[in-house]
Amino acid sequence: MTASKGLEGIIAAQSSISSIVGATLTYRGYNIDDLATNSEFEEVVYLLWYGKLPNIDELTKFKEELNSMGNLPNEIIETIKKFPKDVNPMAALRTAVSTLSLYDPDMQDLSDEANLRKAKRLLTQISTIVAAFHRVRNDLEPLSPDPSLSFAENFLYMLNGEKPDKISIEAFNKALVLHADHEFNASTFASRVTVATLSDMHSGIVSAIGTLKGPLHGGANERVMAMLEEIGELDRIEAYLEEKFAKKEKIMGIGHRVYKQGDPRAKHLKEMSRQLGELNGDTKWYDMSVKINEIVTAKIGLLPNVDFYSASVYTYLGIPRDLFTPIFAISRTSGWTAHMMEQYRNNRLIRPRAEYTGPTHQEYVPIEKR
Ligand SMILES: CC(=O)SCCNC(=O)CCNC(=O)[C@H](O)C(C)(C)COP(=O)(O)OP(=O)(O)OC[C@H]1O[C@@H](n2cnc3c(N)ncnc32)[C@H](O)[C@@H]1OP(=O)(O)O
Ligand SMILES: O=C([O-])CC(=O)C(=O)O
Repeated sequence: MTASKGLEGIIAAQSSISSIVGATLTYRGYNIDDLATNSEFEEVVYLLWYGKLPNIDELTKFKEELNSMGNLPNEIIETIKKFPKDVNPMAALRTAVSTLSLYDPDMQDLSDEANLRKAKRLLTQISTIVAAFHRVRNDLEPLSPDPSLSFAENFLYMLNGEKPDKISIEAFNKALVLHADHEFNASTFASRVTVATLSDMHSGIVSAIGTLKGPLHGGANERVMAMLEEIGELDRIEAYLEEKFAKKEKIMGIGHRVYKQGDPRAKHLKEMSRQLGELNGDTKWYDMSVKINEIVTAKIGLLPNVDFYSASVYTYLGIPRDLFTPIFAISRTSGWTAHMMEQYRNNRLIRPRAEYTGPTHQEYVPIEKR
């Protein structure tokens, strides 16, 4: 038995949710470029969960249903109010979702119907939790979702306390679509491993949030912004990168385990960053990102991933840096739940083997003689 480090290249299971071929990403066979250009996030969630695009009636009903599910039990609001205000929002989200499971009426029911109800609640409640935590840490009262708003609008409304403008809604909606699913990425795989033991979906989401949080995965988007802020000015980029290359340190938001010809989501985020920068009257973060991208790609041949340009996009939307990964989690909850439902429907315990490299045939020495 020979191990593949990081399970690289291993096909771990079959899935009909999303696919990566070369630099093409599809959700249920639909190209991400078409979905990002044309779809509302709710349409994409429907696609991931039901396996087909909704018609107008189905989408209207689905949106009404989602809109009725985003309120949090009072106990969760009270729990969030007890969190230290300076805690990492991903840690707050992980803890809040774990607590949420204690109040979910379907928690122990693993039937397909109950799992779909939980998926709907989880998606909408996670959005409410992220916004609520942000308001509470700023001494503001958390807001409930407004049933007349779309998913993207609602998050921005619950975060800022005012209805967002059209451009922000469109940009945020597109970012949600682009982050919704991504085959067997680490957090999705973690959620599938969890429920493959026939544990519940909330436990799967807690595993996934903990996994997404790391800087080699979803946590990279916050690090990209930290890097841009640390560099500060366009003319300091070369010196900064020279030092990084010399120390052999990784540049966040660059490289990918699967995409070697480029991440198809990055071009959309790059264009969004350019447009939002121009609308804001300050393209500094976009210009810096492009320059870093060009120098790094020329030097080490690696291309930006989804996290690279999303950093400046979220900053232009006025979103604080430490909410970038929680926003990734909000969107990815649609994919995590789709994958967990797929796992339950055709389950087998996920239990690989290890290639043992430790000592063998050790002679046991009684403790008093060691
Ligand atoms: C949503 C997402 O999760 S997208 C990924 C988000 N993560 C990041 O942006 C973090 C930065 N990137 C990375 O760490 C990596 O590219 C990963 C983890 C994403 C995937 O990489 P892996 O397939 O594991 O490649 P690995 O880390 O083994 O790198 C292969 C080589 O490329 C180099 N490399 C990979 N990424 C980078 C980078 N961002 N900057 C500099 N060098 C890099 C490695 O140092 C390594 O070089 P070596 O062969 O000389 O040792
Ligand atoms: O697929 C991966 O390894 C990481 C990624 O891009 C994602 O989760 O969107």
